[in-house]
Parts: sequence; structure tokens; C-alpha cells
Amino acid sequence: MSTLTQSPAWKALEDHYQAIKGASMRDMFANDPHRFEKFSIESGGLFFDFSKNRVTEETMRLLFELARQSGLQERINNMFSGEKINITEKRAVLHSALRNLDKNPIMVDGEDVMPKVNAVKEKIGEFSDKVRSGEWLGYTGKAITDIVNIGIGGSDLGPLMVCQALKQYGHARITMHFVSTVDGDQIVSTLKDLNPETTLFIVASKTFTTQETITNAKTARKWFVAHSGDEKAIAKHFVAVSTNAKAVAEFGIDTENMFEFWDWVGGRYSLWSAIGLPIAIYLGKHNYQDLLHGAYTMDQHFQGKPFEQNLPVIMGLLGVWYINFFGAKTHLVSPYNQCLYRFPAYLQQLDMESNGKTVDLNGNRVDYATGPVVWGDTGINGQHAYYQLLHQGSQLVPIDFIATIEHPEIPEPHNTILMANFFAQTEAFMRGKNEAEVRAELDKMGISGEAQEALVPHKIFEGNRPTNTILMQRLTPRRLGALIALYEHKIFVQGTVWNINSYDQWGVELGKQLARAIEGDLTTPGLTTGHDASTNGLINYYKRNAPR
Ligand SMILES: O=P(O)(O)OC[C@H]1O[C@H](O)[C@H](O)[C@@H](O)[C@@H]1O
Repeated sequence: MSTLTQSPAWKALEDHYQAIKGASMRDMFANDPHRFEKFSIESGGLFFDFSKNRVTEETMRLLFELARQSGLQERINNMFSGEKINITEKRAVLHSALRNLDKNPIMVDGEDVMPKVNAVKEKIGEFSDKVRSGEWLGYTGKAITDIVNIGIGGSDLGPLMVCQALKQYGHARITMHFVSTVDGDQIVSTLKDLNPETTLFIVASKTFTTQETITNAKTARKWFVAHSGDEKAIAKHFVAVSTNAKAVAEFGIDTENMFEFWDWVGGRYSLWSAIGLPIAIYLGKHNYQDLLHGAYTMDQHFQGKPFEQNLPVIMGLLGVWYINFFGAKTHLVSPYNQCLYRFPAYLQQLDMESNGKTVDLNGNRVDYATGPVVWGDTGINGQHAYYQLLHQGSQLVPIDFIATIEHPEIPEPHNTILMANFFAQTEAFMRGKNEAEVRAELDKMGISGEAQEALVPHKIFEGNRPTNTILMQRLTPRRLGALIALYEHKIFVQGTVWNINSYDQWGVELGKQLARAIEGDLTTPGLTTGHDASTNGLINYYKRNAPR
């Protein structure tokens, strides 16, 4: 038994869960006219309503107690002050330093990191100005029209998601492309439509050893040299973003054209670093700065607000409540804004790579559930696909509903219909439809007797399904920055309660290791015998049938 599950706060929550697990949110709303005001807060331009959750004031009190017992405030302070809280990699976790707008120093190994953070930011600003203004010229003297970001995981998902989310701020002349997979289809189809004279490649890799990225970058370089006929022209068309200057130089990119970041920036937390270069070029340095500003505002809120008014703390604890006490296995993110359609994919890496762990900070296997499976798509599309399961299926799936009030340049009635659905769904999940309501509806439709009896059980909605609602005025760089930082800190809160290291990712290594060995098998003629029967059989089937 772990100290967490034996702790007084945990035990109190277990007892409390038994007492309220059957309680209905409908009744909670009926019994408390102030429930909405009590369970909603606003920060960083984000309005957060958590009243449609299966919680009472007592639940929240016990959850805050759990956070206190976990030493959350101290852990927050440790992270922001540069302590090496990523203990397995012996690294600080300082994505917050990248958006630190205070003038205060942040020390890592006795060195203030802020001067070098600011110097790189400056360099990003200058470079993005040059590309945007047309001053940065390709090898035939033409301005850049297309940017190809080559990167994967954290070196892809963040910039991709932000550029799509804020595309209305994008530069008119510049088209963004993102290439991540080693499946050559993506790089080949991207290059097919590009003009090498006006294309800039950003090779983005924290380690600069990631096989997918290096393979794609080599293919891009080959394509570029084949067209330009001049190796020297590479300097005008390839830049790198990395922590590994040596590997960048070895690849053939001048380190003058390299934008640096540091090992205390986790890959999935890196869009605030030079990994955000495509964002700065596409949106301009002021909008990029605004994105950082939004995140900074959330950082301030997270560090300074009491838990009772602290948005990431509340959001994280609600997740713990469902995962550890209700047994929820997944968490759905449902944005009602097409621009946010890659936000769930971005959050998948952020959350699942952070909290998909079963060993605690002391090296012991945990005896409680940790990070959920995070999934999602835009809410409207989800309604017509998987919401059936959410409304009437056997699993409890907590959902985050996210929407913006204004959608500039979208003609009515689009927004009204979108928002009506947004509000209707959270209402439906909470209220459900009981038997009496179903019968009354069928009576009205003239369906009675046996026909009614046959239909009633199928048309009942149990309801009582929890949702959070996040509303913002408009999807601006500041609001998006705050939203991303909100989720980053939510994940931190949960990792703290679960006493796991949210900042390493050893789980991605085994597959990479085995792939390197299998690469050798695939290129060696003859039968492969070194694996289990299934893996051998599959490899040999592939070898028999692969075109030579
Ligand atoms: O930026 P890179 O070093 O190329 O890494 C890209 C990605 O690959 C790894 O496998 C990790 O799981 C991710 O956390 C990382 O973001």
C-alpha cells in the first residue's frame, strides 16, 4: 500500500466518494441557486465553469486537502525556481522561464538562464522580421513563401497546433507546412508542390538525433540541392532549432543559422522556446510575444492564487477525482472551434507522455491509477460520431468543452448554431432524460402502450455526466497561451498528487531500440529468427512480399 492511498486525505475522499457517488447534479443545481457562481472562476481571459461536476463544496475541500498533503505549493515553487525536479534525467523543468516577463533571474547550476533566453528570443525576432519583410532572400534573390517545419512530437505538435489555431494572424505571403512522419508520403507530397527558390526548411529537434526528423531533413536537403545545384545555397534555405550544436553542424547547417534551447525544456513543453520559430515567423514576433504573455499570466495565477481560486489546481484535482475515485479511464477534450482542431492531439502528447507512468518518485510501483487516455476532435464532429457512447455508454468520460464567443468573419447563423450545440451538450450530459420525461415525450408523439414500453429504456439518458466548460471571448495569441499553460499546470498538479515524474519519457525508448535492430533484419537477406514467433513471422512475411 502506498503512502498516498493510506493517507488521511485519500481515505477521507474514499469515504466521501461512497457517500456522494449516487448524488445527482440535477438535485445539486436545484438545491443551490448559487452553484454556478460558486463553481466558476475567470483567469487569463478564460472563464471556467466547473459546476457541472459531481462535486459538492465538501468534495472540493477534501480535494484541496489532498493537494496540500501532496506538498503542491512547495512543488510549484521548486519548479518555477529551477530545482531539478526531473529527477531521472537530473534536469530542471523551466518552460516557465521562456515566458518569464519579470526581470528576476532564474538560476540553474549557479547560472541565471534569463540572459540566454532573452538573447535567443531576440535572434528569433530578428530572423522572423527578415523572413516576413522579404529581406531574407533565397538563392535566386526571391522572398520566402513557404516554410517547412521538419520535426516530430514536441518539435511538431506545438507549432503546428498554434499556427493552425491562430491562422487568422498568419502572414499572407507565407504558407506553413509541417512534416513529421518518416512515412515518406508526407515529405514527398509536401515537396512536390514547392519551389526550392522560395522555401525555407526549419529542422527542429531537441536532440537532433531523432531518426524520423533527420531522415526527412536529409530527403529535403537532397531535393533542394538537386534543384539548386549548389550546396552553398543551403545556408539560405535551412535553419535548425536544437540543443545539440554539434549534431547540427555535422548535418551541414551553419550554427549561425541555429536557434538554441536547453535541456531544461521538455520536448512537449517546448513551443515557448526556439521550437516556436515557425510560430514567430508566421504570426510575427509581437503575436508570438503575446502568446508567451498569455502563458505568463497563467504562470502568475498558478503560482500565486490560493488553491480554492486556482484554475489549474481545480482542473487537475477534478481529474484526480474521476480517475481515482470514479474509475474514469479517459478524458475527452472537445473544442467547439475549428481552429483548435489539433488541440486534442497536442494535449495527447502533453498529458500522456507526462503522466503515463506507473512508478513513483521513490521508484515504487503505484497502487492507484495515473494519467488518463486523452482524446478528442472538434466537438461538433464528435457529436455526430462518438457522443452516443458518452451519453448512453457504460463508461464515465469527463469532458472539457472549449469555445470562443466571437468568431471573426464567420457569417451567421453558423456561430449561433455552434454555440447552441455547445451549451446544449453540457446541459444534456448533466440533466440526462429520466423515465417520466421520456414517457411524456412519447405520449406527446402519440406513441403509447406496447410501442411505448419497447422504446422507453432505449430513450432514457442517465445524465450526471461531468463536464468542464472553458469560454473565452476570442481565440487570440494571449488566450491561447493561457489555455496551453492551464493544461501544462493541470498536468503538473496531477503528477504531484500521484507523486510521479511528469517530465521524463522512458516509455518511448523500447520501441526505438527494437526498431533499430529490426531495421537490420529487414535489410539482411534470408529468414529472420531472432524474435518471438509472431515478430519473426511478420518480418518474414514482409520480406517475402516486399518489392526488391
Ligand atoms: O525534438 P526531438 O529530440 O527530435 O524529439 C522529438 C520527440 O521524440 C521523442 O521520442 C519524445 O518522445 C518526444 O518527447 C519528443 O518531443
